[in-house]
Amino acid sequence: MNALMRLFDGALPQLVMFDLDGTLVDSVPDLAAAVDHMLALRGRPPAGVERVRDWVGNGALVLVRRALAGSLAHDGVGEAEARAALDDFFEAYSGDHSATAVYPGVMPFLAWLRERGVALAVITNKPGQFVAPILEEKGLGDFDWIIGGDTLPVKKPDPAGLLHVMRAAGAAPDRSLFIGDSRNDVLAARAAGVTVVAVDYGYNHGRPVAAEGPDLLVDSLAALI
Ligand SMILES: O=C(O)COP(=O)(O)O
Ligand SMILES: [Mg+2]
Repeated sequence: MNALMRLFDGALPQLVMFDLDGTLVDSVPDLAAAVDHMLALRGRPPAGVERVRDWVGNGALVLVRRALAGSLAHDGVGEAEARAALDDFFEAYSGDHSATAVYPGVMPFLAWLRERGVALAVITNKPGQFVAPILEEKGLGDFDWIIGGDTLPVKKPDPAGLLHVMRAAGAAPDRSLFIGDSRNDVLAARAAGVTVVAVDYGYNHGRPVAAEGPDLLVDSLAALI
């Protein structure tokens, strides 16, 4: 029996829901390029990949606010300034996802689940307009549900996206799995009452995701099968 089925008493889950950034794809190089473009338009120095990595995970507006503040804390950034910066960020980010890479282990894991008829969803805080194009460009295949950061009125750590998909799939919490890379993913899964696996290679604001208490931590999705 593999690690995935061990989480479900030897059975297959009915529904597997995935985070996107830091879990399925390493998107930070393109996100950082768009952030740095937005900063350059304001005569500001680049933030760079390492800092942007720690700022991803709460959606694009918070990412841009953190970049303007130069820190995780962004209370001092004004609303109008942030909205204008978000427009510039969106324009830069829409054009190019060429540096975004699928993590090793993702393709075989998705293929394995699809062969067995497991329902699949992506639930990300990334704005919805970018999600389907990136899934398609990177050859990640069809997902039964895609929830972006602006699809519903709330985003992760709120469990609404997970609950919405579970209802649509007719999947009970004890037959559903969420896989993510950050605190928001673990919190959303816990609030939805579903098992949560964390990947240790993603983004968690500079902290090890193991500290967030997932049910299982893996270094590749291939380790689950
Ligand atoms: O855009 C973000 O904040 C990242 O989103 P995700 O990790 O929920 O995919
Ligand atoms: Mg993530």
